[in-house]
Amino acid sequence: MRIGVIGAGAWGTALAQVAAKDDMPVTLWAREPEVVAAINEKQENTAFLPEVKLSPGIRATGRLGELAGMDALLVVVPAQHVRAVLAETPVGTTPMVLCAKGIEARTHLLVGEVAAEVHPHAPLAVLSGPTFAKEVASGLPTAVTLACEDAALRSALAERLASKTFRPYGASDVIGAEIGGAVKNVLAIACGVVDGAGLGQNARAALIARGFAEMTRFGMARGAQPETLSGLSGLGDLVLTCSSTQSRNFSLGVGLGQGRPAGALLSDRRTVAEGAFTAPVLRESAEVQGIDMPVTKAVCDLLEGADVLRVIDDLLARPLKKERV
Ligand SMILES: NC(=O)c1ccc[n+]([C@@H]2O[C@H](COP(=O)([O-])OP(=O)(O)OC[C@H]3O[C@@H](n4cnc5c(N)ncnc54)[C@H](O)[C@@H]3O)[C@@H](O)[C@H]2O)c1
Ligand SMILES: O=P(O)(O)OC[C@H](O)CO
Repeated sequence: MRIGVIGAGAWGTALAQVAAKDDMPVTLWAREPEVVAAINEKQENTAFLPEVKLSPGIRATGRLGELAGMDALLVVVPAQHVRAVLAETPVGTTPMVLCAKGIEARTHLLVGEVAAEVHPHAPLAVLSGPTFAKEVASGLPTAVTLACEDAALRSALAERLASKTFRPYGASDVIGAEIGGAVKNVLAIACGVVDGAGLGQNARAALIARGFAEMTRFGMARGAQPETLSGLSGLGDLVLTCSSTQSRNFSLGVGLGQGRPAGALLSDRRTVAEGAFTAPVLRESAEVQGIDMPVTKAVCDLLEGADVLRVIDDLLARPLKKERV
């Protein structure tokens, strides 16, 4: 199975490394000419995944046209750019594996729904889970959800990507796998705020549990299966991203919790913190459907410049309620 990877940020590069096991050939599209040059000349993505020696099987290109004729395409550009990049990519009926985590602004569509609009004849799968790119690219053990309605395609993709240290678990619930990855980024920002504001470990654990309830409410309303949400792509990734400054979303939250303005924190970075883009869309989407998402709303308030202590006070001052999803 010839694999093409669309997007050479940290995660696209790490997935190219996974697909290039045993030095199998992989074509990796990068937007930046300097990234193409660094990968082809130094076997390193110095901009987005420094200090990882890449497999000689990986060849970078700046031309999307070179992805024509692949057997599967991994789509790893940030969620807000998926539509534009896919519109320029020769896909046809080639299966696409969606690996970005987010919801498109304006349309409220998940990445898979965007991909289906742009290339309606391509079969779709979703790869998601607790996966810091650097650990994956360095060969540390990792497990992911690989969701696809077509069982034969799911097995073929899992076999192609699996290795001693990369273990895909199959699922058919594509929507559930996507929602877990998108929502956990927003909740990771909230957990970073708890850390940055010095609110303690009890508060962080409470936020993970109540955040998971929020993810479950939203996911069930969109047709996700509860077991997907409590699996690797939901709870698994939530726990990872809510616990480590390796997470860009968590780090953004730490800055917000320290009272630093969102604009400055976001303009300082070349890498993507998807939760900052997903949060307002998630809030809108939840409001339209009448789903209570107080943590998501609090993250939106902070991103819009609200005072951190006031936002925390407001969250804690809500009426007491039953513990349920
Ligand atoms: N980094 C991780 O550990 C990790 C793990 C799992 C999933 N993801 C997800 O993968 C997706 C990609 O994240 P990443 O970490 O690889 O990116 P990154 O933060 O390392 O790099 C930013 C990427 O955005 C691209 N970009 C910037 N502007 C663009 C534009 N206008 N059009 C197209 N592309 C543009 C850059 O070329 C670069 O590839 C995100 O949805 C992220 O949530 C990341
Ligand atoms: O660095 P983050 O917050 O984008 O998280 C990266 C991955 O999604 C972790 O699974």
